[in-house]
Amino acid sequence: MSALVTLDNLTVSYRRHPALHHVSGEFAAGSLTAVVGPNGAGKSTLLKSIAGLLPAAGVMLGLPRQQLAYLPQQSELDRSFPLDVRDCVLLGLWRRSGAFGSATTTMLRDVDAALHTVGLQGFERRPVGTLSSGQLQRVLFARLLVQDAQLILLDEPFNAVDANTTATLLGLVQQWHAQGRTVVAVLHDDAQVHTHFPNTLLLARELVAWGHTAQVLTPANLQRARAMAEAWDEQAPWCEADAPAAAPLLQTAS
Ligand SMILES: Nc1ncnc2c1ncn2[C@@H]1O[C@H](COP(=O)(O)OP(=O)(O)OP(=O)(O)O)[C@@H](O)[C@H]1O
Repeated sequence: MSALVTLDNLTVSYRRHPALHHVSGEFAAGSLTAVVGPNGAGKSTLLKSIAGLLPAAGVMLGLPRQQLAYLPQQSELDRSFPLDVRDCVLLGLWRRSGAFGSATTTMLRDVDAALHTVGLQGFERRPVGTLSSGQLQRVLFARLLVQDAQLILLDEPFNAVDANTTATLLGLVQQWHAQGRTVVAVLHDDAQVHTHFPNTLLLARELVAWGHTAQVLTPANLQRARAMAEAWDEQAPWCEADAPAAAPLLQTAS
């Protein structure tokens, strides 16, 4: 299968300390991959780099960026924004409506169909700030549904979500995979990864293993990832690959 996303010696640093260090490999078109690793392993940094939110020179996309959808961790979302559920899902249609375009009847029908799919019919006019975590995650998946992207990046999509909602959302992930879309999800539940994700990328700032899930999530690899994470030293020398300081908080190098 051809590569949809290629990582070529990807190094991303904050204050010159690498959060990702010399990571190389490929996400094949149509693949379904879990990204796992200890806290602070660089998983969110990897997704943000692929999404183009960090200036990462080592990421090559085999599709236009408009074909990419990114779901951040809920903790990164501003829920106080005055938006109702229907308008929140409508944002997923910006490619069809344009930044300031108005919604057509067809678009509103698609939005309501997506809300029905995630079990939230009747919630159209609810302010998003009043939703539970699980309900908000269903709304955000409805937005992904209407966005209709070929590459879908999910950062801890089932965090703080109950078993029932997780099953519904996992069903959508399986559906996207069956449709030939490429899905990459940061997850912490190894059993869930074993059951639902054919491929896994195990990170501990550096790449520990990447391939078929059963061959990646071995006790030896997991132990190695833990040891690498524990060995991390905030005072370690700067990575020689880092670019000279250009911005105070965030730099990247390949
Ligand atoms: N904006 C930032 N400024 C400085 N350091 C950062 C920033 N974002 C992340 N880091 C650091 O980069 C490292 C990797 O963070 P990242 O969030 O990518 O890890 P993660 O694997 O997603 O962690 P978790 O499982 O806890 O969500 C951590 O040491 C973190 O403290």
